[in-house]
Amino acid sequence: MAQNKGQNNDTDNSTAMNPENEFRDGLDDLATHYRHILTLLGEDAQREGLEKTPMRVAKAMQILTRGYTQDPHKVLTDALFKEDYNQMVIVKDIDVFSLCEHHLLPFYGKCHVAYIPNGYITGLSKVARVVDIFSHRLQVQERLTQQIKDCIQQTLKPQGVMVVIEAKHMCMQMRGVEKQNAITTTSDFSGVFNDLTTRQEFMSLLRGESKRI
Ligand SMILES: Nc1nc2c(ncn2[C@@H]2O[C@H](COP(=O)(O)OP(=O)(O)OP(=O)(O)O)[C@@H](O)[C@H]2O)c(=O)[nH]1
Ligand SMILES: [Zn+2]
Repeated sequence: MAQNKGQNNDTDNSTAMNPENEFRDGLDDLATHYRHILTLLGEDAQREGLEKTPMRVAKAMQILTRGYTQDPHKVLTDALFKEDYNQMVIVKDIDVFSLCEHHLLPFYGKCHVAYIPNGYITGLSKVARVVDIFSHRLQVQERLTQQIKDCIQQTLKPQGVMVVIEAKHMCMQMRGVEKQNAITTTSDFSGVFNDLTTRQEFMSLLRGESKRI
């Protein structure tokens, strides 16, 4: 992949997909590079246990970065429903798995999204799909939070959106500072969530005991 895809890049790159299967062009090249990496790490890339590893890793990395070929705006616009509901909609505890762009190690946790509609609602699963698309790109948690918020605000045009992500970063757990319990919380909001009372309503609903459902 020649282009820099680290920043906002919501273009639908589906033409880059290999029509034969679910993987993108460049898979064989990726596997070749991983074979080289195994050798550089001091392994015998030819030994039986590692023989298929380069291709497995290449496929895994294409899956973990599949968000580059998906259009989150389209996901939302495909399921817009006219509805006269003007209260808060919250989708909370959405699982997030992403890769930090500094170390290519996972960060993982929960994403909570709230919005107040403005004539239209979207399918609940679509909110989780938007989270999924942006998290399947190389990220920093702050940008991930902001991109989810911006996408929902620009596409659904609600009265406001708020996104909170709580995550653990494996680059802080497995290496480096080696802190196992540090949790990073990021948030971003727009529109009516500029009002402190609205944010407080969201935060108090987040703390609600949905575990009983
Ligand atoms: N703000 C932010 N920082 C992140 C995120 N993921 C990883 N990092 C941090 O990115 C920083 C990169 O710092 P560098 O000093 O360039 O890299 P490093 O020498 O590997 O840093 P250490 O992790 O402290 O060993 C580290 O402090 C990571 O904890 C993220 O999502 N947001
Ligand atoms: Zn990292």
